[in-house]
Amino acid sequence: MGVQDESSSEDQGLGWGKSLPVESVQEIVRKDSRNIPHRYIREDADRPKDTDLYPLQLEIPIIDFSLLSSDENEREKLHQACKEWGFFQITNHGIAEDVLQRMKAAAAAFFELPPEEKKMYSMASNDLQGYGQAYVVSERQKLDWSDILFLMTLPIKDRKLNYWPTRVTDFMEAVDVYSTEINRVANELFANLSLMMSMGKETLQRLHGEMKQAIRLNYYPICSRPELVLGVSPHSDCSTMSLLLQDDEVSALQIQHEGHWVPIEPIPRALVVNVGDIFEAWTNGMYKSIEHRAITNKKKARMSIATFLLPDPEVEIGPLDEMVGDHQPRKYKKFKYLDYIRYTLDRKMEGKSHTQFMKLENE
Ligand SMILES: O=C(O)CCC(=O)C(=O)O
Ligand SMILES: [Fe+2]
Repeated sequence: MGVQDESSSEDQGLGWGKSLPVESVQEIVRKDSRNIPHRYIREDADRPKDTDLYPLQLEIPIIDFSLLSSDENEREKLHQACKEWGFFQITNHGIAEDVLQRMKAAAAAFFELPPEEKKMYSMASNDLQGYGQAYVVSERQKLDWSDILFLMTLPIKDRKLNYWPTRVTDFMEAVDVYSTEINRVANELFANLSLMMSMGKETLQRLHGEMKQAIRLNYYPICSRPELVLGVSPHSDCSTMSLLLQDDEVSALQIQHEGHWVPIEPIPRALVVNVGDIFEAWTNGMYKSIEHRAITNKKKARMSIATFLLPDPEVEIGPLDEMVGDHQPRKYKKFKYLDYIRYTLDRKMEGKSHTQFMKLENE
């Protein structure tokens, strides 16, 4: 681990955005498990309702990662999953069970720390990394029923170690090994998708410039009235691609599909992968980032671990030449990733409304 230069680590992330401080939901529940402050109670239309679920039981595609390098059909399935769903699960990704368990244990150990210790890692008023909440921009907006720890993990020079919980033995090693493995899996997915888009294997990876990786540990406490709140508001990810390690037992993640919410049932050890906004822009909308949300429940707290693959902030994003033609008019602008991330982080999450930034005026 390189010693960080204080001044440059101060600058990293500064200027990306910030979020207003809010009370920890875990603490609210610990003090009084029946208390649901007004700021968490959604307007009626936004509450999670069974009637908004897809009328049939649907399952997002499941990709056998181990077949991708040898099986054209599996690659085609991956391509179709990105086109039709924007979400899929991968099995046989080769990340050892021990690596997944270690990562989950490190996340759990962090949220189990006493409140005053967790507060040592609180987001600063001008930063996004650390313990707190994201996308809180006004005192009036509704809040998510969750606490998060957000950290830049790769490249190593982007880490702000003051937010890394040294109180949790093994935290850094667990995140290190897990992040390296996720990076391998993500690059393999990018390589296969590059091939499916008739481009050189390295193309999608190269388009990131110096690829960045961030991790978001989400902790959703139990809620005495889950029908009134949301664990995480509907949003799409402003990444190129995201990989999520979910709880093996608690079902909570839901995605938009054909105007309805489809629950994603956990498959033990599988990763849930989704297309991010930037991938949508690169492909001129052939792949779409999909709105998703998480609900809560009365019985069991849930954790999830999201990894975001991000381009270098200075990289220019826009539809790839291969994706634009006489029959495929350009739908997205050219923009600098930094401008997009700033725009996104300056507003509350509201479905895909922030993606308007990427679109050409007439779209
Ligand atoms: O907890 C989940 O299932 C979803 C988390 C998520 O969407 C995110 O962290 O961006
Ligand atoms: Fe997300």
